[in-house]
Amino acid sequence: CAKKAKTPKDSNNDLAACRMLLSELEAHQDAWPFLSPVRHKSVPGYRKVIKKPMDFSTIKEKLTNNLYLNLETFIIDVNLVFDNCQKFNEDDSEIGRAGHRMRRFFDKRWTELL
Ligand SMILES: Cn1cc(C(=O)NCCN2CCCC2)ccc1=O
Repeated sequence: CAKKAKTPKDSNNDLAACRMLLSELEAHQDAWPFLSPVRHKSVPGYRKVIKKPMDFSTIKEKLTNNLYLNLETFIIDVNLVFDNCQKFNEDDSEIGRAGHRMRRFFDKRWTELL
């Protein structure tokens, strides 16, 4: 089908949707490992293994500084948080399980937006 033209209004709606989604992620009980950047000084190996660190506070900063063009670029960064988590943590670990639960929650919420 023909692509719907993106109007400035659409991108404003995208921005509001990103802010809504992010605040829901931050409020989730399993968000605690992802709220701020991983302190690589206290997490051995993190800086070597994870090439592109990302966390919810960094995403919030980028949102505030208008660095997300649209919902898609925002979703890419959110998925980076969860992909990093899966790469560094065992599935059967506190943080690993929190990551899977948060990803499931996020996937459900943004698809409800479509
Ligand atoms: C996403 N992720 C997070 C950590 C971590 O240790 N986060 C700090 C958690 N603390 C709990 C109370 C204050 C902060 C380690 C590896 C990892 O992949």
